[in-house]
Amino acid sequence: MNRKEAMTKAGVLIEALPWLERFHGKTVVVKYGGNAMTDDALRESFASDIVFLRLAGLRPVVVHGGGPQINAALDRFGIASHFTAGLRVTTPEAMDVVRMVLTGQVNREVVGLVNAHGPYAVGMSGEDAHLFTAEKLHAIVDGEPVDIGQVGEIVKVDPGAVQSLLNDGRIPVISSVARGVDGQIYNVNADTAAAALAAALGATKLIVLTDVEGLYADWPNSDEVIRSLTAAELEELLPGLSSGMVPKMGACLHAVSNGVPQAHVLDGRVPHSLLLEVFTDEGVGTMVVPS
Ligand SMILES: Nc1ncnc2c1ncn2[C@@H]1O[C@H](COP(=O)(O)OP(=O)(O)O)[C@@H](O)[C@H]1O
Ligand SMILES: CC(=O)N[C@@H](CCC(=O)OP(=O)(O)O)C(=O)O
Repeated sequence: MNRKEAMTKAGVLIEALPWLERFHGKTVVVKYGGNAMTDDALRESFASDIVFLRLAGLRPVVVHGGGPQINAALDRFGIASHFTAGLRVTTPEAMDVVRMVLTGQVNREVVGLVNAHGPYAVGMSGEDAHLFTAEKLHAIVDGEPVDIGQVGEIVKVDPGAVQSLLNDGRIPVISSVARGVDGQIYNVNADTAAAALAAALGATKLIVLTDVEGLYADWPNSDEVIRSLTAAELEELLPGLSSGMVPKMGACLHAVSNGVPQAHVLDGRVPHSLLLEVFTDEGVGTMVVPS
């Protein structure tokens, strides 16, 4: 290595020191979106970033989605996919597929990728140990409630099992299926589930990985990304947002309004964006902070 290269590398390493100091022992909830997990190399770099966070002394928790994977499975069963206000219209037969894909397929894949590095990941469904308790949620369209089937709103989080795993040095990997008090199971948007868990755990950060650079100021007309905004500013923008950004930004708002100091939306298509966000001075993507 020549002197210039050495200085650059040393600069990167030492820039991480204040962030290592600040986040040591802190819990970070990472939402891994289905759209950010379609490429093999990216899936592996995501898993190594999560293990990096753990070995750097943080307590990462993964909540994963799997929307595109559910769409593909429904398609194979000849069931059409419909979304209302960014949420899947979930019939009882679609719910069986959602549970099978999220808990039986995607969860196992994420656990396997992390565990290629060592005995860290333990997979859970939100149904396990009363982690997520949900009630039926109606979507709101033009101010009116619309029935979207077995879609749930989390009304209670019991993070005990997740805390036990963290205290044991494990990396909990969680699917967003919830148990209802009425004996049903519910399909919960994974961004919403991650935010509820971040608040319940008293997490230091919620990080949402997706397939865009962050929140675009004027989507789809411009690719200018909003770097940082307060909860109050986000509350004003929320009614004008569309598709998947509705639950995503709603989740960030919920997190920062319930004790999480920072929520971030990052581009999961950029390798190691998670490390850049946590360990560099500039950060990346969109950051939401309390007002
Ligand atoms: N203002 C906006 N800024 C960025 N993306 C937006 C915006 N409004 C809508 N979108 C759409 O939301 C999508 C992200 O949501 P979603 O597909 O649910 O992602 P994920 O699977 O990662 O949860 C983007 O790919 C984009 O098409
Ligand atoms: C109610 C609802 O919409 N649930 C989502 C759960 C998965 C998810 O959120 O996946 P992404 O993060 O990949 O979008 C769904 O059925 O697609």
